[in-house]
Amino acid sequence: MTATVIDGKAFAAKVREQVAEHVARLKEENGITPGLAVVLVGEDPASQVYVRSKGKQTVEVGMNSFEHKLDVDTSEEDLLALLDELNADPAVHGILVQLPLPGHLNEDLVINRIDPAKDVDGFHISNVGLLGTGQKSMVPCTPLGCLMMLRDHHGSLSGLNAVVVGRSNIVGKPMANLLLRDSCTVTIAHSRTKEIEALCKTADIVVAAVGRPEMVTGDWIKPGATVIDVGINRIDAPEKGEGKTRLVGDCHYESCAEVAGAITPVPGGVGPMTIACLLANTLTACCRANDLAEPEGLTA
Ligand SMILES: NC(=O)C1=CN([C@@H]2O[C@H](COP(=O)(O)OP(=O)(O)OC[C@H]3O[C@@H](n4cnc5c(N)ncnc54)[C@H](OP(=O)(O)O)[C@@H]3O)[C@@H](O)[C@H]2O)C=CC1
Ligand SMILES: Nc1nc(=O)c2c([nH]1)NC[C@@H]1CN(c3ccc(C(=O)N[C@@H](CCC(=O)O)C(=O)O)cc3)C=[N+]21
Repeated sequence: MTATVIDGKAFAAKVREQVAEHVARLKEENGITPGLAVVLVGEDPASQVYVRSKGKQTVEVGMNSFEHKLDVDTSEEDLLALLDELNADPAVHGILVQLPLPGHLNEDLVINRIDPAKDVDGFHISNVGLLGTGQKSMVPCTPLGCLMMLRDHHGSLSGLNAVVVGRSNIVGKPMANLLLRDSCTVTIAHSRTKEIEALCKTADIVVAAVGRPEMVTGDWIKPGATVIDVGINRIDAPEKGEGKTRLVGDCHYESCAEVAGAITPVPGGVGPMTIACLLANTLTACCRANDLAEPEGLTA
């Protein structure tokens, strides 16, 4: 069997198109332009790349993009003061603080300072609690993107066995919650899980969010299962020349694709969907803030 490739790049382009149409209507009918503020502390090159591409795509769908680049040694007080300003700014509907933060800043404190209604990452404890209890919330972008692709591929997810590998607050846990809400039977695996291979082999859906290059191999996968590879790992690629690198996921693509029914590639899978969902969440936050109808099909 050779797996169907789930094209996250194309899917994300469609999501952005829907967002752009809705944004154009908001402007025309209500005179409102959604705005997204992205806060980057420090100069981590990988983060700079993401922030740049987020800013570019935000403008492309017709929204306002506000970028705040702060020194790596910015104090917690100054960062919190900026968040208070953004919380109070009616032109800002979404706020994202790029993670990870430098070590001297308390991530929980910073994230929980964001107005939950503007928390387009869905990381604020209020949003986590709302999602966990099945109430309307802001849903974390990466799991939301994975869910959209899974729903599109399977139709209903009801009764499917899902194994989520990884239990982080930003991917694994919210992913498990969303799958549970769609009536999957969900197991969360992590670094202490016993016989993880055999466990994954029972799954109709495997979501890998581990941060270990190519850890999940074809022999972990049940024939016909769907593999969602969240991992983004840059590894050395001497075959491309000295000092060159390439991106790989947490799944070994070739061996998994031989067994799986469907698989997301890296790059071009979950990553582009994450950014598209960030734009969708900003639009949703803007509609909620203005008591307007929310976009259909762009929330969980
Ligand atoms: N495509 C996208 O848009 C995004 C991609 N990512 C990528 O996804 C991956 C995961 O990110 P994130 O969730 O933030 O990572 P974290 O490092 O926060 O969490 C990794 C999880 O994987 C588990 N784990 C680590 N090693 C093993 C192992 N050998 N076997 C089983 N489980 C293991 C850890 O277990 P334990 O808890 O026991 O330590 C932990 O729960 C990374 O590659 C990251 O770059 C992240 C965000 C967005
Ligand atoms: N508050 C916060 N929210 C985040 O959502 C967040 C974050 N912090 N910190 C870092 C991680 C990582 N992340 C990615 C987004 C897009 C791609 C993406 O588009 N990747 C392209 C490839 C990009 C490349 O070539 O480097 C792809 O997979 O095709 C990857 C990773 C969001 N994150």
